[in-house]
Amino acid sequence: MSWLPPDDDDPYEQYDESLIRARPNPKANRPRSKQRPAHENAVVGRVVTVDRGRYLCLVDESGPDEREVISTRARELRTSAIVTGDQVDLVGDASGVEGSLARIVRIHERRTLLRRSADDTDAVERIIVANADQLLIVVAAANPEPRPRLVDRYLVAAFDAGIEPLLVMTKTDLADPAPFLAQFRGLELRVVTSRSDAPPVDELRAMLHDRTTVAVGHSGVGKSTLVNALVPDARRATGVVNAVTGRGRHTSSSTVSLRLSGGGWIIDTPGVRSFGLGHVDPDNILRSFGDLAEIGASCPRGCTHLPDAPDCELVERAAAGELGEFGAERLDSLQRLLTTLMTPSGRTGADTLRP
Ligand SMILES: Nc1nc2c(ncn2[C@@H]2O[C@H](COP(=O)(O)OP(=O)(O)OP(=O)(O)O)[C@@H](O)[C@H]2O)c(=O)[nH]1
Ligand SMILES: [Zn+2]
Repeated sequence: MSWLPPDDDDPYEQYDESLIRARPNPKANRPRSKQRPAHENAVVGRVVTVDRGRYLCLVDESGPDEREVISTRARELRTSAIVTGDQVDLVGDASGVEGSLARIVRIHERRTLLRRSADDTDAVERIIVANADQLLIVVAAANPEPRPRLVDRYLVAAFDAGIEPLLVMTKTDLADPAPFLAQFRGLELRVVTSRSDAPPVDELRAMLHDRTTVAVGHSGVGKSTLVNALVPDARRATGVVNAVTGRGRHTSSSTVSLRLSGGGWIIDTPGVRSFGLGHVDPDNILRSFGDLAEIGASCPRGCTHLPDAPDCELVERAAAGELGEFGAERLDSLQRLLTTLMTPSGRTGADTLRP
């Protein structure tokens, strides 16, 4: 396969990094250059897969000229993360014919950004997926045993990303999901139960219809089983990765986009091995605990909500048994996350989510 050399008369090539400044809002971190070439003939694509500096983009999605276009990125974007789910402007050969190579010259403003850090000690964020609408959190009723604090972490990540969480509990043939799920009753959290001999395909398809959903889950929870039930031709769909790598596997790719037949996307994250929250603003942790956030809002200013916090509404109400059946556990989970993320010595990363 021949990659096109950079365009010598491309005005972009003359730009250097000093012309690019980061925007202060981290949720919209698209770099801006002061002078931007118009690239009027650019076409818009959705980044479907990223692999070693090559981007597979879907152009004219669902239109008459829909095509997969392999792209590189313009030089001035070399320090910007371009991730699965990004909407990008493409120039160069965007025909999608074999051997062609387009070039990404712009990243559109992102609606949402799912991020992680390597672990809780690491404030450096890595973007996993852009523009997702939903986070599909997969946990098993048993084997492996569900851990409420892992779910809390996923919920913090979803809140931080600005995307809606959706909890799917698999393997309900092995254990009753009700006791575990009861802990999350106080949250505005949609919950679906599943078992592989009767997967809730219709219910989930309706929730996923026309939306972009990122699936996350600890290894062995049955995420692949579920995704395969939703996208029966998933095997074929992952073939798009092979088109980029030219190899028969996608080990280096951390995300895979799968298309739902009725419209919508599932983005699987098999390569995401950890889900550190080191980049998350501790103030956002309480906000992700929807059942506790309102009460915590009437705490004294600067309240840490930790067991020794003076006049903490949450601590006092929990002690008085006023936070409901699972109030103490919920507060404990909140406090553990706050402790891990706020105190440098507590940032051991031991609680890091490793799907
Ligand atoms: N009993 C039972 N077993 C299930 C169910 N769903 C999946 N399994 C089994 O659980 C095991 C793990 O399922 P996978 O779908 O591979 O799990 P995964 O989450 O994709 O795991 P990784 O591939 O490691 O990421 C397999 O042996 C499945 O057959 C279920 O609802 N009930
Ligand atoms: Zn408090």
